[in-house]
Amino acid sequence: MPAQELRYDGKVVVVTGAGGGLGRDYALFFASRGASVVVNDLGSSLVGGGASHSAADSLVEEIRQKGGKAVANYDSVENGAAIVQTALEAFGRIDVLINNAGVLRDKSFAQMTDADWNLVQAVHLRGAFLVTKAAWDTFRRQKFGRIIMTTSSTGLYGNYGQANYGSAKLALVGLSNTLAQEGAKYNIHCNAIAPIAMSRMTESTFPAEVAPLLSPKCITPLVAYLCHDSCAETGGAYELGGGCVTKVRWERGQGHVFKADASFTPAAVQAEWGAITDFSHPYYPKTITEVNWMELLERANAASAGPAHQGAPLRFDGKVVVVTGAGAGLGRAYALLFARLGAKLVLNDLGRTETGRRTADVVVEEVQQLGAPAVANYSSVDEGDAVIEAAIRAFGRVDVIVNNAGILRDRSFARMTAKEWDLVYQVHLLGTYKVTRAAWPYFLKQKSGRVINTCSAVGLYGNFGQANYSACKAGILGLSNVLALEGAKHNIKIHTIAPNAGTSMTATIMPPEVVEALKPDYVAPLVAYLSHDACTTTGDIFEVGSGWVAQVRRQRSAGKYFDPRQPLTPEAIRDHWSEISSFEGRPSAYPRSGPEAITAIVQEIVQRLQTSQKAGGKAPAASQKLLDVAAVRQRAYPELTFSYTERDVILYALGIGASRKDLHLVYENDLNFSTFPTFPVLGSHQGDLELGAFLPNFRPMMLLHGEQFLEIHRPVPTEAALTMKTSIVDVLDKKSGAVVVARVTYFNADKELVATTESSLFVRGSGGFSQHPNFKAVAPSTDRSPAALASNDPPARPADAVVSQHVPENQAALYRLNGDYNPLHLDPAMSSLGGFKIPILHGLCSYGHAARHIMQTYGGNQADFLKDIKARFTGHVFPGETLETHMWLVDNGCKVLFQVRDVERDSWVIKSGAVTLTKPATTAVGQSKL
Ligand SMILES: CCCCCCC[C@@H](O)CC(=O)SCCNC(=O)CCNC(=O)[C@H](O)C(C)(C)COP(=O)(O)OP(=O)(O)OC[C@H]1O[C@@H](n2cnc3c(N)ncnc32)[C@H](O)[C@@H]1OP(=O)(O)O
Repeated sequence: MPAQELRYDGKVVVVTGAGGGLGRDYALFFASRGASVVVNDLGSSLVGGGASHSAADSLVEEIRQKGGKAVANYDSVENGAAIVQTALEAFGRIDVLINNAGVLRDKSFAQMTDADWNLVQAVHLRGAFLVTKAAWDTFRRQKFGRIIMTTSSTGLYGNYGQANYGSAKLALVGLSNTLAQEGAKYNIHCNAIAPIAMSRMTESTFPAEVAPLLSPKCITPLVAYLCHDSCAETGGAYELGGGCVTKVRWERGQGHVFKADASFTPAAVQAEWGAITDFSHPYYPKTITEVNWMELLERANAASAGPAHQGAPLRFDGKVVVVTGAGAGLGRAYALLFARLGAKLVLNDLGRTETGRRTADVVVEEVQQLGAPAVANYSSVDEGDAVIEAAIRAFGRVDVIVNNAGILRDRSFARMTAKEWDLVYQVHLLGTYKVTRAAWPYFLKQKSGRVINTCSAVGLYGNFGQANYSACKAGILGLSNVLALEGAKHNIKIHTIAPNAGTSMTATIMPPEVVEALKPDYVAPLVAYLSHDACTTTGDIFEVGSGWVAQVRRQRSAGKYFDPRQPLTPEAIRDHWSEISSFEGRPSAYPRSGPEAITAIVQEIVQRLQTSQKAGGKAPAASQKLLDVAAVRQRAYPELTFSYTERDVILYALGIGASRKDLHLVYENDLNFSTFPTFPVLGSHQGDLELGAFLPNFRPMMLLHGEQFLEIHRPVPTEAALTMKTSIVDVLDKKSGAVVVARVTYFNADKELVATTESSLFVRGSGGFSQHPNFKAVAPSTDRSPAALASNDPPARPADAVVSQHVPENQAALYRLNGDYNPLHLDPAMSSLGGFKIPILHGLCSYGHAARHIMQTYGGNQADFLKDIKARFTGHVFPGETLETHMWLVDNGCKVLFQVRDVERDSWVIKSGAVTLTKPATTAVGQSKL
């Protein structure tokens, strides 16, 4: 045993969701270092259905066989007490709790159902609360406890389609912050990790060459170190994966202090926007106590209103604003300000005054006295539909929502009841979700919407006695992060504020003079500005109060990059701790979304690997999957029918750059209307080659079209139902990738051969399979068309003819409608995972462009002029670039050799191109532009 090895002898570790992925690795690791482990796994599928005990049982068996101690538990985390009970019964104690269990119900917010929301919240957030709560007393009694909360980049920064998950995941960070503060004096530490790992949840997302490096084994060492007695870290949040370990924290600008009087208006906020969002003198708050509100108020009283503040008021005429919790405090201040600025108001509150009047009615009256139309709504915010319905009934629309309703049920975590937890969740987090979800379809329809969500400094930094509130407030921010991304393209903007104001809610915890000083009126101008069309940003968070407004953002340290090809250990984490947790000396990152956050780390990992390989390092290990090439060549694929109509023929022509001037390709009534000869290549999108079934490390985003050969045996009809026969001719190991060659033959109704295609698919990251010790070497297939194999080097002379054509930005979006819906060509998140800065053009789209250039130069646009065509894709093309086809007529006019250049990046994107003509062409010389 190395002298300094971190051990866990005598410790009892509970891992929830330990049946696979990360949880499994944690369990195996802790058991291997002496701990007794409770392997909790419900056995449900990723989306939460079904149950089988086998995952937990077989892991327990594996641990025992290796000499470790483990027991299984099959309870849902929603039954947290039973999980902890298993530890106490089996081993008499619990020392470490790793909250890892999770489910996904990814949906766009527009499609998200309450069931999707509730399930994800119940498992991730309420589940973690319940298990932690059950362990807390034991931790306190024994004055030792280590807790890990599993957050995610989606929680920290947001991600499309994950409003439920992002919100629950950030709520766990809020909870972690409070538990770290409450646990400090009992030696209970709580930290949050955002892992980037290959797991059931993520395996479809990462590029193949990186995938083997994103092993849980790169996550476990940090978790192990954070859970060790010797580690003092608590209240931290880490992003890590593939050997990279970084820390995140809040960064706040100095902000701006406004004059605390009527000159503090939304227009004044607009005028000082630069100062509010300036981070040049940042501060790094850790607790809520680090702002001196009274001093700020003194500064606000002493400040002067600049001339820029006198600008025209920002009005809300015709806009319908919904304010929840509008019966008093902040909500009332917002209502009065919006009323003065011309809005129509829906004022929601379920409270009553001491005399029994509805508080919403009282404020509605006040607002009406200011001349603004207003209606009251008394629904609880967890009936969000009713709140929004009130707006639609009264005014026919909704433009702005200010989610402000809130309650407190403060209690130390030791004494907090599930009821107190649930109540705070219901009003703050569920209420914010329900009201926003109900308004979302209206926002989408009218292509505009503004949401102001209310977080709190407690949600950002945690606070003693507010585990429920800090979690839910952080969860609201997590929801905002996702909605800001999803709403952006629909002109729906979401901001979050962390206000400090003296209200009836805070009156219980603040001295009266402070409550008086922190007027809600000093928060309202920010809210109104963020709700106005003049505010063009989205997804930001601001601390506000006492006339002071400052933006807050999440900062990620440069972190430490360990070599992911070497085993990472907790000892290495310990030994590099200062580097991991330090923000000094190296540039930090400020990701604005989860995909951006992950991509930056993955790209850095890839870059470092490439650099180390150039310097003679070892390449990442190839997959150990054994590939039987002979068997793959024998694979039987079903016969398919490739049916198409004239409409498909026209769409294809438009997809490869034909215009209205090419009537013979785009107009079915043209006398010469014909199918462009390369059209049959589309048939290959009909079937599924099931590459994942036999290729090692197959990841769809890493597949690139390598080569395309097509032979035309008889004219291609303008509409037909062709029978397609598919086979795999060869699989070649190119080390950096595998090349799969697929052949498709097309037959007409008379069983005559119409066309043959041979497509080479270059699958990056799947190479190296021939190194497998049991690989059976096979000679390259002899069953290839010679024209498909020819290397087609052009003569040394300059090209005989050159045609260039600009490819419009929308070309890939149009081309995909021909049947290749690969997201690599449209979805920025996917293409970035494939390693491209923006989505790339389909190889077959460039191919079609080149074929058109050749046809029009040498073929006189006669459909029967092309016998066969072959091309190799040597570089990617971004839509919006210019393709330049260089052509050489050879073989006495019977063949055109060609290459295609990407003009903007001056690179050859197609090489080895050749077209065999059915009859000799005469030399055409010159340059033309389409
Ligand atoms: C059934 C049909 C279904 C069709 C589905 C199609 C799905 C589509 O949605 C996908 C697309 O359209 S992707 C867009 C078009 N394609 C591209 O952009 C790829 C561009 N090419 C590249 O990036 C590199 O050349 C690259 C990455 C391909 C190779 O680069 P490197 O790894 O640097 O390779 P290199 O070192 O140059 O060569 C290594 C060995 O590989 C062979 N090779 C190179 N390029 C090839 C290519 N394009 N096709 C086939 N083989 C290729 C080399 O000859 C070399 O082999 P050997 O070692 O035997 O000499």
